[in-house]
Amino acid sequence: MAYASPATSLTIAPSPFGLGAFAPAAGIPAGSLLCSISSSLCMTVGRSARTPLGRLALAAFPPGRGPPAEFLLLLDMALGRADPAHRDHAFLASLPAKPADAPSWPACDRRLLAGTNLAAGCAASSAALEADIARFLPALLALGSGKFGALRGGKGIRWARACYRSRRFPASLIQGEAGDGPGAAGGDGGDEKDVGILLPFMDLLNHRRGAKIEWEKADSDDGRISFRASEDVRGGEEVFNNYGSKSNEELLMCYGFALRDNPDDAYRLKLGVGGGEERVELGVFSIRRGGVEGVEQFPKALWRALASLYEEEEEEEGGEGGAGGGGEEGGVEGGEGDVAVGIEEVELLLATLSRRLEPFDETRAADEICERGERGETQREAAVAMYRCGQGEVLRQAVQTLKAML
Ligand SMILES: C[S@@+](CC[C@H](N)C(=O)[O-])C[C@H]1O[C@@H](n2cnc3c(N)ncnc32)[C@H](O)[C@@H]1O
Repeated sequence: MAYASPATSLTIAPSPFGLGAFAPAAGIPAGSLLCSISSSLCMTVGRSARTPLGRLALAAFPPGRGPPAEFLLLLDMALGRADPAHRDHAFLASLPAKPADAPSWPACDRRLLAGTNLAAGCAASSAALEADIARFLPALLALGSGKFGALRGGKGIRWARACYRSRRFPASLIQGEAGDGPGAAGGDGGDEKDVGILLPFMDLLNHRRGAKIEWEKADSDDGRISFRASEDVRGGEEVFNNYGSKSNEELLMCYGFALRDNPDDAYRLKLGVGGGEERVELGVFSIRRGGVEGVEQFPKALWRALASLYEEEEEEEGGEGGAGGGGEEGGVEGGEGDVAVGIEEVELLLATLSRRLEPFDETRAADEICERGERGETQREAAVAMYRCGQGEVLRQAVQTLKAML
């Protein structure tokens, strides 16, 4: 492997999850270096911004109105996959032609998500990318005088985004790519601190929740990024990465798979008041599984947002009592100050979450059968059922907790 120096001679071979990395027959003791790569061989936004296409993309639009940082990397990836002379062609050409993330699923599979938050997330993510393609690609093609023809139609950019989302690592693994102030990662718009980097070879490791592996940052501009095993791996076993504590919604969105009974599951509650043009969004709040150590089921920001509704009403009504004549108050402790929780907030949240639970209760029995894969379900059907079961479970637990608070 030209890219990395696998200190422990990992073997790349088919695994149940596409390709994966496997330990040598002698096994790998905890503390061993698994693999490392020179940061000069990674794909980053900064590097993509310095290619002829990147320079053109940045120069073609007025300051502040050019492509977001991530889009520069996607353009570079799409062009590099098509061009054998591109520095990263070997890596890009080795990536899956059909990435597994849910936004890339064909319409027949996307229909499995109907009515879920993930369906809305996929639609929003695809719409945002299509808007960037429509806004920036025609000008780049016109200015490139035929040099960037491989980008025509945007198919390569859609492929690049899917691969990027399922394989990116934090830019902070490389010095100078993140955390060095505005513009460090190149690009014109967008939130650069969220922009990732690609690590050829290192991205072949699949995910196991709780896998113990350490990522070591490059200690200089051209230093090496390394992965070190923090637990023993037996001979011939698959070596796993740990993609982080992600809910099934996040896993499906970026990687296209889900975990059964995922302890990191969450329900994304988009909360707003009023309708039509009057609607005011209060925010999106993550409701977590109950009973998981160290995890708050309801974030304090949610209680604060709910309380703000009643505070406004109280002010309008001239103060004391508030909506529903006031009520007893409990407290949600910890963090930056306790949040006083009133009966009104609990009742409102209970009514909202009970409504959100109904569709998951209706399909509960079918989802549980499908999740177990007992009827020959496809992997995607089973993964969506795991996601739906998790959404229902989180909501059911939340409803129980709220009822107990009344
Ligand atoms: C970073 S890549 C890992 C390498 C990939 N298996 C390949 O063949 O190129 C992430 C992708 O691997 C697959 N994958 C990784 N971990 C998985 C898991 N625990 N269950 C199912 N699929 C997994 C998913 O398709 C995911 O989008």
